[in-house]
Amino acid sequence: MAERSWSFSKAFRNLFTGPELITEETWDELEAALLTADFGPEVAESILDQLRADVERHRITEVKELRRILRDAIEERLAAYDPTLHLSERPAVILVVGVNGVGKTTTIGKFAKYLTAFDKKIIVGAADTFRAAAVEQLGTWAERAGVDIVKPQQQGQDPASVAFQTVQRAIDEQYDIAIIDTAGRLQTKGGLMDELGKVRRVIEKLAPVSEVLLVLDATTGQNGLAQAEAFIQHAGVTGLVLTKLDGSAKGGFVLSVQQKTGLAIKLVGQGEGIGDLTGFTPHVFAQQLVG
Ligand SMILES: Nc1nc2c(ncn2[C@@H]2O[C@H](COP(=O)(O)OP(=O)(O)OP(=O)(O)O)[C@@H](O)[C@H]2O)c(=O)[nH]1
Repeated sequence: MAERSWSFSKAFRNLFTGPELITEETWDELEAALLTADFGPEVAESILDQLRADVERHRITEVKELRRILRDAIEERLAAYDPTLHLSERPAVILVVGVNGVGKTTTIGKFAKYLTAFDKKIIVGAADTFRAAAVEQLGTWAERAGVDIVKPQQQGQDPASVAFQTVQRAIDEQYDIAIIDTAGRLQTKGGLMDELGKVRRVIEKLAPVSEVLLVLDATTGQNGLAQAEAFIQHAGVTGLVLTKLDGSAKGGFVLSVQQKTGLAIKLVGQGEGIGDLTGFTPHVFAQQLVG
């Protein structure tokens, strides 16, 4: 696989191409690199403590070995969260939430395409009804992915009614999965959370909600997480989607975001193309990260 811009091979180049034996300087460089990669101070410190103990216990002297145990330590931590998507209901209803511009609509397009490869019959619902452009954009993605869409009949239609119509049609026409796009911004946070609550209640008259996926932009790191706090507190989020990892040197955010929220990353976006979405596999990710 091509080297990613966030890979350790880049962020940690000095460390892994420097002297072969571990010195005090190695630890300083490792700490700086972990912080640069946005692991966050607590996670960075805890990884360093663990590695120092391992190095001592196993009498490790080579940087090469340190790299291996670093990779294992990161994989183990990433794997503490279950990335399985729960889509066994018929239809499985997925709500996609998050602030504007993080990549919600793009993610829905990619995700719909990804699911069609498993022979799933998919419908998407444009419940971000305040912006006509958002509805159009989802329409374009639905077309690209070759899936059906329910749009509002007029601009500003109640988002809950679009969500209801989407799920109703999914039931009537035996779709496997209904994915619903929601608004990222309203006048107030309270207003937005009330709206999401209503969308959810209305859907639940017809079918349970299988997943609420919160989309986060990896390039905004810890800052983006603060912006998404209200969703985590009030929207019943069941999993995270991290987008724009291709444009980010902050691969470490992946681990810190799981630890901070207690939520698993279930999907990862690594580009603007329709094929640039994958499930989250700790082993593969740790490998990409550390090299
Ligand atoms: N490089 C890169 N760009 C992405 C990725 N995902 C989304 N984008 C880009 O991010 C921008 C915003 O994406 P949208 O899908 O419109 O975001 P949104 O959250 O739906 O935004 P609103 O419709 O305004 O609520 C677009 O230019 C996308 O092409 C990704 O994984 N990598």
